[in-house]
Amino acid sequence: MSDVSVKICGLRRPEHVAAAVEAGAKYVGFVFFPKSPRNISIEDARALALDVPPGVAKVALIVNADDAFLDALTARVPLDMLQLHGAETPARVAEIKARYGLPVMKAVGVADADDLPALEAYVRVADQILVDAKPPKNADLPGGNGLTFDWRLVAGRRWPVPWMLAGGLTADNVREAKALTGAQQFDISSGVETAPGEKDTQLIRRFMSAAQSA
Ligand SMILES: O=C(O)c1ccccc1NCC(=O)[C@H](O)[C@H](O)COP(=O)(O)O
Repeated sequence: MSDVSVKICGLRRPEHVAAAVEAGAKYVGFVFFPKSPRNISIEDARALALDVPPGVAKVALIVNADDAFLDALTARVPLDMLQLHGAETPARVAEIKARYGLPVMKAVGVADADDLPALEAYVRVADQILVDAKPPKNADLPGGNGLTFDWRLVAGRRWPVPWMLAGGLTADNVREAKALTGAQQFDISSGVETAPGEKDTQLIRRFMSAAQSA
């Protein structure tokens, strides 16, 4: 039995949710960001979420969302976690956690050592941290860019809350990522796609197998 947990993010079709669940993903992610090729409507996410079995966490990825959107989202989609992937402050993270009563995972972008202190404020308020590659300055998306960062920056790091490694992971590099960082949780989106927003069942299975044997 593997000690690794995987989140497959940016799912939009039932066959890809099923492939992720069948292959052993512990988290499935739905992206609510209109500019993203992975964007999904609240009603489509509801339909997918209703078919996810217990034991697999349904995660909504949101970017600087306001309460009106979050009220609508949480009223319709049965969620297990909110992933905050924008410029939410620690105070906003705490506010969202209190208002919706759901565990919150805060994504923090890392490009160099100067980005690491920001993590410390978030581990005090979030339930989990997603350590992701920082997007390039002119990127359209704050995440899901298929870019890695220098994993040595977080080698052997421990925080008081569980953390997930993200950014440019693939079936071919997850073993090295685990060996270098000691991460036990991995989040992937582009690496299981054939084109932006187009998930692929075989790539999902291949990544799950590589992560579980890493
Ligand atoms: O995936 C998106 O389109 C997206 C849009 C807005 C904010 C975040 C987004 N994605 C984040 C992720 O899917 C992952 O958590 C992470 O960034 C890793 O993505 P990838 O490098 O593509 O594996």
